[in-house]
This record gives sequence, structure tokens and C-alpha cells, in this order.
Amino acid sequence: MTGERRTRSTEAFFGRRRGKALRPRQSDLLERLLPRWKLDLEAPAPDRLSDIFDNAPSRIVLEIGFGGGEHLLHRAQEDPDAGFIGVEPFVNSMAKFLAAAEDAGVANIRLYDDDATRLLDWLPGACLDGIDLLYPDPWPKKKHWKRRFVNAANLDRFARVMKPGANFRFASDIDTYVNWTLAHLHAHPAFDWTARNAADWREPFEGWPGTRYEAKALREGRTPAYLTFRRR
Ligand SMILES: C[S@@+](CC[C@H](N)C(=O)[O-])C[C@H]1O[C@@H](n2cnc3c(N)ncnc32)[C@H](O)[C@@H]1O
Repeated sequence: MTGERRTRSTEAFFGRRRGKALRPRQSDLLERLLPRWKLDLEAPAPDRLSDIFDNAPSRIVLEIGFGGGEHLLHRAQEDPDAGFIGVEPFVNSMAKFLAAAEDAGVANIRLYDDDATRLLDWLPGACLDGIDLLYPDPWPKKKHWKRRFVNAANLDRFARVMKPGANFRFASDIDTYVNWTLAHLHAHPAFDWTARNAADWREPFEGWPGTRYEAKALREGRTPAYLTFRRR
């Protein structure tokens, strides 16, 4: 992986933050629309998270690492009474998403453009109805597995911000990451895997539109797995 790499004192965040030059509209959206939708972590989090939205949503779902944002936009359009928070630190992806969201005219989205762990630590407790982590960076080499977003510390973060009964949905095409995630969730006292039969984890989530990364995995012959865990 090339590009900027940052390390925080307590957490490591690895990844490219910026790719090719932005188009004028994309730069404009980053200056104009992103500040309107971006969560301000310098301010204290509201007691009621629904207050950050204009539509007083009855349920709020967080998507971590939305990439091109096709799934996030699909969910926001499919469920206008809900609120969606999307996190994506890669500038070009954020710009692409802003253009699609503006064209679609959605209003029930809030955004964060840095490491999702910072947002998770800012959120009030038991405020989320769901967390989606779809095709997280796979870190396939064993020596890099410790960089994977699924780890004990992040599952503690999820457990704190999820309401009882909320779902954590995970998709990946990397077998070692799927096994890794099953093992970490199995070891965590706050989550149950909801699979009822052996075929369940090969079935996409309800209303699944696919993602750009998934399309690439399928083209290259890899088989996705879809895991849903319920917060106890
Ligand atoms: C493999 S891509 C998948 C993108 C998209 N979910 C899809 O399926 O097409 C993983 C994404 O996670 C983002 N990401 C990596 N680390 C992150 C972090 N700590 N917080 C938020 N997003 C992160 C990356 O910028 C990248 O866009």
C-alpha cells in the first residue's frame, strides 16, 4: 500500500488518504457539503444521537469504510426514516460519494472522514441500531493481521455504542479474515452469531446491492461470506 501512513499514540491507522487529483466539482463538494454533514468530534456528542439529523430518525446505522459509498447511498435511499453515518478516510472516495449523494438528493446521512475508532470513542453509549463493516482492508499477510479492523479493542467499542439487539454485519472475501472475525466475535461476551444453518453465511444480507470491492472479488473468483452478529 502506498501513500500517507499515520500512526496514533494508542491506535494504528494504516492506509492511503488521497489518490489522483480531484475534479473541480469534487473539490467544491469537499469544501461545501462535507462540512455540513461532517460530525464535529471537537464538540461533545449529543445525549440523543438522533439530534445530529434533520429527519429525527427512529434508527441509526453506522457504515465503516464505505469506499465508493454505493451501499451507504442505497441504504439511505431505501430507508429515508432512518439515519446513516458513513466513515471513509480516503479523500477521493469521500468526494465521489458526496457527488452521488447530492445527485440523489438524500438528507439522512452524516459523515466522518478519519479513523472510525475516533468516531466510535466519541459516540454516546447504546446509540446505534447497526454497524456495517463491508470488505474491510483484508491485510492478508499474517504479520499484518494485527492491523485488521476487527480486534478485541474495536469489538469493545462496538459493544459500547450498539443498542441491545443491534446487528453488526461483516462481509469479506478473504477466508482468513472471515475465520478471524468468527473467532474474535465468538470470544467476545457481548455478541451472538445469528447464523441458523450452514448456508446462511453465503447468503447476502437482505436488500443487498453489492459493493464495488465485492464486484472485484467476484470477478477474481473469490467467494464472499456475510456474517451477522447480534449485540446481547
Ligand atoms: C477494501 S475497501 C472496501 C470499501 C467498500 N466497503 C466496498 O466494499 O467497496 C476498505 C475501506 O475501508 C477504509 N478504511 C480503512 N481503515 C479505516 C478506518 N480505520 N476507519 C474507517 N475506514 C477505514 C479504506 O479507506 C477503504 O475505503
